[in-house]
Amino acid sequence: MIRLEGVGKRYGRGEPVLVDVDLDVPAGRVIGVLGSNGSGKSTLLRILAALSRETSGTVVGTPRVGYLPDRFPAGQRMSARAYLRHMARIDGHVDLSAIDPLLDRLALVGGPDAPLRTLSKGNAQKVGLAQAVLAAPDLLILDEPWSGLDVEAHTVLGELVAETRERGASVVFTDHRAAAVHAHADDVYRMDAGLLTRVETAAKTELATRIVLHGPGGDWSAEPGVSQAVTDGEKVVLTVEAGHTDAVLLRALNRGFSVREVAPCSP
Ligand SMILES: Nc1ncnc2c1ncn2[C@@H]1O[C@H](COP(=O)(O)OP(=O)(O)OP(=O)(O)O)[C@@H](O)[C@H]1O
Repeated sequence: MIRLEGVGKRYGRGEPVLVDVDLDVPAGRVIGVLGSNGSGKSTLLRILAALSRETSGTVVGTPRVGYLPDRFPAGQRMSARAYLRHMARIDGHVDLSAIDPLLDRLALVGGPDAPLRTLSKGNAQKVGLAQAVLAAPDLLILDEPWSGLDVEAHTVLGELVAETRERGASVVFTDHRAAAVHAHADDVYRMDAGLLTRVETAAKTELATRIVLHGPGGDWSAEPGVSQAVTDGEKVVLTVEAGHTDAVLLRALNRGFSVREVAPCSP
């Protein structure tokens, strides 16, 4: 999909912000990048989105990108719907009839007619998220997407990430909370003062999820990411490997199950 090889970045004559970064983003994979403020995460994402140019090293691949910046610029007078239609026409790939249902799903306060400049930070971010996913990009890049969103939108965001992976596209997102990154990412990296290192997946296997479903039963043991499945009539209890929770929940909901419980557990 896209690969960074020995990428370095400095702004002007300043100190290096990225140092010799190697990152492979395969198709159908969700990559989470942890790191503290100022460590270089947003710079890394802007280079992946081709919005900033590396100072050294190589970027291989030019996927079609959907990008949610850390601060969505929402000063405009136009409505959320008008903005998204405008951006969709520029992009050329967007099904315009998908705009209102997505804003509805994200529970945009004020609805599609809300002028952008009246929106709160979280609601503006929902519009930015909608813009990023509407074009069904090959690579969805999300800068701190969970921050500022309400709990209901957190669930929808998790579903959107899972849906993106399910259709074979990739996601790269940042967050400063380890639990959030481990819960949603297949591969976890840490950015520290411009150095990107892979976080061992051993830590990840400690974070399985127990999901209790109610619905039409069936055999869940062969589902991707499901390490254990116990069916008792209409009750199904799953142990799901970290990084697969959203995809399994999405499949369950699509198959008519209701979700009764989601909790961390040992694998
Ligand atoms: N356009 C720019 N010009 C000059 N310096 C910049 C620019 N953008 C970022 N920097 C600097 O690069 C460093 C890394 O910034 P970056 O935004 O990539 O970090 P971050 O990890 O995303 O931080 P945060 O979590 O606070 O958003 C910071 O020291 C920042 O001041």
